[in-house]
Amino acid sequence: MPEINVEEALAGDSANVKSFNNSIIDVENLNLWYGESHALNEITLEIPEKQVTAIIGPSGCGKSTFLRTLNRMNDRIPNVRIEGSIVYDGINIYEGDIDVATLRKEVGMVFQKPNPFPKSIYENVAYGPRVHGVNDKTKLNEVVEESLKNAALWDEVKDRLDASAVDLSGGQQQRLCIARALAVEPKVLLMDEPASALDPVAMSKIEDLIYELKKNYTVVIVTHNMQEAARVSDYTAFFHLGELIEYSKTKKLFENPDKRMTEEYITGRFG
Ligand SMILES: Nc1ncnc2c1ncn2[C@@H]1O[C@H](COP(=O)(O)OP(=O)(O)OP(=O)(O)O)[C@@H](O)[C@H]1O
Repeated sequence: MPEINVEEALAGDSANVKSFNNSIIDVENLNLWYGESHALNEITLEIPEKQVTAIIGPSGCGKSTFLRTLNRMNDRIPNVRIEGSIVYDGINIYEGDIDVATLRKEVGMVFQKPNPFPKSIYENVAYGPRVHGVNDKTKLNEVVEESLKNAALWDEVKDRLDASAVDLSGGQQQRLCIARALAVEPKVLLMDEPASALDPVAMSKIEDLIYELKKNYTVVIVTHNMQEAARVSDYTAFFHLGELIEYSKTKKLFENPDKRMTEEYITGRFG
């Protein structure tokens, strides 16, 4: 296995990413341990605003762990220790008194398996705004309609908003979960393999949707599927064994990677 040198991986080519004028999240020297196990090692990268950034890498390399650090979802896991900084909107989210509920409102998350509440379609989307104090019925109706439209689901459900969310197809449930995340007006959407549990048609709808979402939102997506990363993302970060090996424009990373390890991974020689 070639030796990993992150400095080298990120140096030397203009298509490699060092910093953005428009970064919305700046991660610096991030380390994460589960007990004694060092799962993320000195990760430094910037996430550009209103772009899609894909995180790829073999199973267990830390993709989901990294994604969860961006809105402090790892807080819920016992024995996690984090060092380094993640600056969102000018504030280090690991320092001082951060209101985690507000952070997660702005940096929302969509999981691999659609997880709608066992409630109506309407209630699923209205839930978040209600929690954040929106009670006016007209306003809630507007938010529900707008969010379902933005998640490309409105036309399929507008005549049955009172129907149970769990009776929707898997792909519709996932778009409902995206609508639910959008309803609280996030700036960033974290997506952990959002299409991997879906059939190819539903997957393609989610991919089209991600492309639309970046007009208004920043998207960070974890995926096992390299074709998907190549189709939907502007930038791609390749992780291996908890290290960031290469971070570039997606086209560059897939067509002309700097690191041999990246090339071996994207050509299917390991992983
Ligand atoms: N809650 C946890 N407690 C202890 N170790 C964990 C926990 N979650 C993940 N790990 C370990 O951290 C490492 C990174 O896991 P993570 O799930 O982030 O990888 P991944 O790249 O997302 O993997 P996959 O593609 O299989 O989902 C792995 O070694 C994993 O076993």
